[in-house]
Amino acid sequence: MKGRTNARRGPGKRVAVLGAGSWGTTFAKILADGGADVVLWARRPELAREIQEAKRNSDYLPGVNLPLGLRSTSRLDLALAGAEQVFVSVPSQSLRENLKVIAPHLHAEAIVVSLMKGVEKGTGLRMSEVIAEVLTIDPSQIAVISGPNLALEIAKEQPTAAVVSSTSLETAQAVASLATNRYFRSFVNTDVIGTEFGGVLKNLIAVAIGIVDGVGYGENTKASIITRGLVEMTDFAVAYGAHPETLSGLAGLGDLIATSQSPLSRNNTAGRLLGQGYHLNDVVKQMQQTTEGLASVGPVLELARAKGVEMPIVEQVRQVLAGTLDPKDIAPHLTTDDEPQGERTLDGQAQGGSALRRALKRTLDQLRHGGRSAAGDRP
Ligand SMILES: NC(=O)C1=CN([C@@H]2O[C@H](COP(=O)(O)OP(=O)(O)OC[C@H]3O[C@@H](n4cnc5c(N)ncnc54)[C@H](O)[C@@H]3O)[C@@H](O)[C@H]2O)C=CC1
Ligand SMILES: O=C(CO)COP(=O)(O)O
Repeated sequence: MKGRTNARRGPGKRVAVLGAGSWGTTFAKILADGGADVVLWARRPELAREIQEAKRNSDYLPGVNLPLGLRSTSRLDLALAGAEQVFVSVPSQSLRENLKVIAPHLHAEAIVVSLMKGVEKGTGLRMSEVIAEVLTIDPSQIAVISGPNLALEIAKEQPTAAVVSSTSLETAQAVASLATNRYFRSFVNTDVIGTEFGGVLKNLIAVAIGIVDGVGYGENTKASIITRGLVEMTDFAVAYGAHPETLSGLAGLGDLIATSQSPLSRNNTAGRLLGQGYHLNDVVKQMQQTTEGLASVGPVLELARAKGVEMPIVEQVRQVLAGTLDPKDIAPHLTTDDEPQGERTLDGQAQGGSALRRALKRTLDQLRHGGRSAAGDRP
């Protein structure tokens, strides 16, 4: 299904959003409020009917009025007919099976955009990689969107930014121009690896923050875990080819702050319940919505091991989930470490040793690029 990207811009462009959970529905609203002609696919016919007729999704977005022009259907073929951009927002572990059903209805030149923040269990693939593998489309037809994007806040039209990433800047810009309105601003970059991994990894740190919150620890513990967590995120993503700047942008630090602070975050909430002593099985039962971090811990640690990246916080999250670590013992470092460690990332992997040296290099790069980082979030 190879084809050129369609970079035509402007209002009225026909797009589809697949998955009518909290993020899919919110994103459909973002696009419709930006002027696109949006059809939202819901698995359940009764949900599609509620969105189509009452302009409400009361299960996922209580109290939110959806745009009058937003249409919804439970028929994939109708949702995809004529769609030039297709935004996918289903649980990461269900993406592959969903794509197989989507494929026959997809326009050959359609741009496919992942809104998801997980990696596939078993393969360790990022969502854009699963899309490329199953749909066999050109990477220039694939984009991902990430950032500090708690759905309910955006559905209430609170001003927010995100980053659209594609190996093709033209594609990223075409998507960003549709995913922009008075309360939502999309920036662009071409660092798909960093943008996607930022979204995956911050979920794991948000679970850790939730755990210490549930235990009753205060701001020092949380700030230490956020800061050291960002080092783990950066080391990991850079080892897989990401630009470090991306991890200090919206898709990294930005999303980490939002998700770690907010009770709206499902990852943070799941962590808090674990910290309060609930068993993982009960937490999973209680979470009505997708909690990607719980499924990503295993594959992320496998990927980290493959590159020799140390992730002490993520490792401790795994142990708490497995019931082998008491939540009150979780810390911004492995408590089994005897020797004092330097506050630095892995030499060579994070392009240049210490955190200070990287910060200096970043500042110099920004000066060289006229105040803007080459790989950072661009409007
Ligand atoms: N909710 C949020 O604030 C944000 C979520 N995301 C990401 O968006 C993705 C989707 O998350 P949400 O919309 O929040 O989840 P959700 O749990 O609210 O909704 C998931 C939707 O996918 C549908 N679905 C389709 N196939 C499915 C299957 N085989 N199994 C289960 N559900 C299936 C469900 O019916 C449901 O409508 C996740 O990767 C999440 O990390 C990203 C940014 C913000
Ligand atoms: O990705 C998100 C905010 O950017 C949503 O986080 P949760 O999946 O933890 O709710």
